[in-house]
Amino acid sequence: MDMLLNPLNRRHRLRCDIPVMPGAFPLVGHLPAIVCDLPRLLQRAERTLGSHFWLDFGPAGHLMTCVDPDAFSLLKHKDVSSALIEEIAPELLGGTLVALDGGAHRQARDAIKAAFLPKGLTQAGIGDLFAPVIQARVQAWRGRGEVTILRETGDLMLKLIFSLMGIPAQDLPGWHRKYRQLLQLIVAPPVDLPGLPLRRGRAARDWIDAQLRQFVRDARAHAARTGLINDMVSAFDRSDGPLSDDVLIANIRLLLLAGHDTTASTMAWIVIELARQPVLWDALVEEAQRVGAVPTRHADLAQCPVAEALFRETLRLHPATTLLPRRALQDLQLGQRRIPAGTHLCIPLLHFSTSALLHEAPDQFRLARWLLRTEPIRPVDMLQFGTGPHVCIGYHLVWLEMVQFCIALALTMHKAGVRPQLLSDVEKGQRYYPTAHPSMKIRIGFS
Ligand code: HEM
Repeated sequence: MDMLLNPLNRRHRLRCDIPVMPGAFPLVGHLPAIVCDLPRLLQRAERTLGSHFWLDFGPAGHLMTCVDPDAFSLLKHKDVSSALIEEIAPELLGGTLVALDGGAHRQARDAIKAAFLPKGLTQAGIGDLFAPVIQARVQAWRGRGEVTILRETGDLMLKLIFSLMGIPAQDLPGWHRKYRQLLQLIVAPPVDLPGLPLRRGRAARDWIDAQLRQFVRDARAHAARTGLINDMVSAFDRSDGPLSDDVLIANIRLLLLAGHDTTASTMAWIVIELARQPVLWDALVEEAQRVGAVPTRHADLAQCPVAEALFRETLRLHPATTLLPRRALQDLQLGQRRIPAGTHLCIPLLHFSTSALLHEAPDQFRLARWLLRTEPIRPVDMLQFGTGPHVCIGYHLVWLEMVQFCIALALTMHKAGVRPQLLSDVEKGQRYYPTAHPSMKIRIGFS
């Protein structure tokens, strides 16, 4: 099937001397191809237009996209702003640190980040909290013999992120419902009428914020709530200068959002890769048997190099965050081009993650890339988490939960004498934006 581009839009145009990719539709621009076929769209644009081109993101307007690896370092550039993210998704991301710059960003981030570093995660006992939840879920998969994988990993990740927040188990169904309604804000048309996604999404956001506000009050009153919220509240309260509770609430909500779809997608891809490459499964089972139990502390992760390599290589080939929007605050030099101040930029992480300029045999799944390396992980090796001031806060948490998951899966299934089997066509139904994920329909058997 050819790409979802508008055959009536073939004219080659320039904006600020940079070519515009043909094929945009009215209102939605290139979004259909960005959502369904981003790798091919980027390749075609590079082949036909060169390293710099405009893509049309429909309601979010045109973003100048650069596939030259130099564009990655824009994420560290002092004259590049993240405020565009708030303009693209005001209802969901307004006031959160992902959309802040400079001092305001640093202050909000400093108040959160310690809880997500290995020490903070270990002190809060996050590994011990997660291990039984993950084990119970893979045990249930074993019992059922067959699962729709993305639905399952989505559910599991929601449970983990809620337990991280200290949300009591009996409240989970209500949260689940509100969270799904909140997600409608990502695609809601700007029409605020009863029953429509925007009205429902806003109501869900207000409900979630009210609950989070209560958690914050409880934490301040030293109520016996576990989870990271206590640590975050006390770090916020200790921070220099005024940080309002609204900022705190918006950022706790951000954690719910940022830590869910991305990890669910990565976990689903790990299972798919294990199912379609028996040698990977064999290597993982061997490691799981050697370690014998699901690790719970960061210090233990070094015992699981195969699981770690599996997580890194899966994310390299299937990065969950594919594109990052930014705005140039000053004129910038990018490769051979001068980019005027005010330009909206798109940094295509997906392209770099699978670029031959950065990786040998980039399309091949190779655990050896990670197992045989002697040097430490560099920013470019974890570019799927961004870089610079906004680099993902959840990196160590993801690493921990993915390794825990791999080991739990291998131990449980091997004990039962079964292995994952792919029951669907992986190539169909993949999505690349706003978060990338495999098809919702992919089924995995355990036999
Ligand atoms: C595989 C899983 C994940 C991937 C691929 C991922 C990717 C990213 C990327 C690319 C960014 C940079 C955004 C930018 O520069 O505009 C980011 C930021 C962020 N991530 Fe993650 N993420 C993942 C999981 C998580 C988890 C589990 C959490 C927390 C529970 C989390 C929390 C955040 C936060 C709070 C930010 C904003 C940081 C800031 O703006 O300073 N992420 N993530």
